[in-house]
Order: sequence, then structure tokens, then C-alpha cells
Amino acid sequence: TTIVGLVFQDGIILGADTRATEGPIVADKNCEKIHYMAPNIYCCGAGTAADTEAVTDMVSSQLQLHRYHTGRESRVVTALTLLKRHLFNYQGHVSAALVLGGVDITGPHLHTIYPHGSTDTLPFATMGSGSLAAMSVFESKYKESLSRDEGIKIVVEAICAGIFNDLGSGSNVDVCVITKGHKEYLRNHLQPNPRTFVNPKGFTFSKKTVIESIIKSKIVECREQPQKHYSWIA
Ligand SMILES: C#CCCCC(=O)N[C@@H](Cc1ccccc1)C(=O)N[C@@H](CC(C)C)B(O)O
Repeated sequence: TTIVGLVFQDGIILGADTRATEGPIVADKNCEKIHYMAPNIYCCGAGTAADTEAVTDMVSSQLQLHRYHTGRESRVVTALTLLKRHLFNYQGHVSAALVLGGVDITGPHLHTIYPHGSTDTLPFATMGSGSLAAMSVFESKYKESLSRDEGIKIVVEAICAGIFNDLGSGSNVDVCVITKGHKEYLRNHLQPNPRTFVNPKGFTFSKKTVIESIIKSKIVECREQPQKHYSWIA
């Protein structure tokens, strides 16, 4: 996985690749790693798919109940605290490495949460097996007060760095832009690995190549009786 987040002039932008693996096998070529937490909060997940899905779903539900109770929009720090307490309680056995981002009444917020429950507050962040490739892009291109388009461009470049350099990452780029009172979830914003056209009629090789390969092959009849060699055949 390659997941990223950055703070730009109007809020937060999150990004993720869409590959799920099981060892050397690609289990899912287009899975979703940017999870809804609240109308103004989203969370990218890396690690065990089941754990990232379950922990974000659980906290999303807790936030909704809390919104009913308070009658107010959820704060990013509330999601952060609920997530880190749960992960710390399980001492790292819940393998969820998260990039949490959102905009609330106190402004834009971006955090990382590690499986053991430690958290960081950052202007830009990357997680997952492709995080080093992605961080190389951020360290060389990030600056304060990026515009929406500049921010999206850097997020896409960072995710693509993971897609093309990390075997644990691949396929497409999902993006989520969160500003005050508005969010855009751009599913498959970029598809840099299209499946090449497969001919429904099957492959067509030129007759020349097929005939040549037949002519070149030499089939020799086995004159001796097979029994002579395989005495154990009854
Ligand atoms: C679909 C499906 C099966 C997914 C299995 C599954 O969790 N794969 C993991 C890698 C892993 C982890 C622990 C045990 C085995 C395999 C995976 O692809 N994680 C990616 C993120 C999740 C959300 C898709 B990424 O971090 O690479």
C-alpha cells in the first residue's frame, strides 16, 4: 500500500493506491483504502485489510452516535483519540497504519496513527509499503499554501511513485479533497495501468509463424515396444 495526506491552503488532500496483496498474489486490483469517518473526516488505511476496514468502520459509527448526542460536527481530534486508544489497547495486534485527515471548526488536521497507537500531527504524511517512495516526492515538492490543483498533482505523483516502485502498491489512484463544508471523493481519479485490449476472438498469430513452428518440429515414432523398458507394466 501507498497512502498519503497533505495540508493545502483550503484544507486536506488524501491519496491512496488500490492494490491488495496476499504474498506475491494481487488479491484485489481495485480496492478502496480511503474510508469515510464523518462528512468532514476521511481516513486512509494500510496493513491488514480486515483490520483497517473494521477499525475505521467502528470509529465512524462511534462518531455518528457522538454527533447525535452533541448535535455538532465531528472533530478530527475525536477520531484520532478513539482510533489511538483502540489500537494501543490491542498492543499492536490490530495491524492498521492510518493517515487521518479532515477539516472541522478548529481548521484542517492531518495525523498518522501507527498500529501500536502512537500518533503524529503533520503537514504531510505517507504510510504503507510504498511510503518511502511517496515521501521522496513530498520531501522534494511539498511546500506550504499549495493550491487545490498543485496539491492534487503532488498527491498523485506521490501515489504513482508507490504504484510504480513498490510491489505492494499498484493499479489506480484514489483522491479525497476535504475543505470547510465541502469534500470530494475522487474514486479512480487516475488509472495509470489500464488493462490492454484483449481480443474477444482470442489471439491471432500470423500463419507464417505457426506453419514455420510446425515444419521445424520433428516427431520420431518409438519403434521399440514400451513394455521392454517398463517391466513393471503388467
Ligand atoms: C482482498 C483481500 C485480502 C487482503 C489481505 C491483506 O490484508 N493484504 C494486505 C497485506 C497483508 C497484510 C497482512 C497479512 C497478509 C497480507 C494488503 O494488501 N494491505 C494493503 C492495504 C489493505 C487495506 C488492502 B497495503 O498495506 O499493502
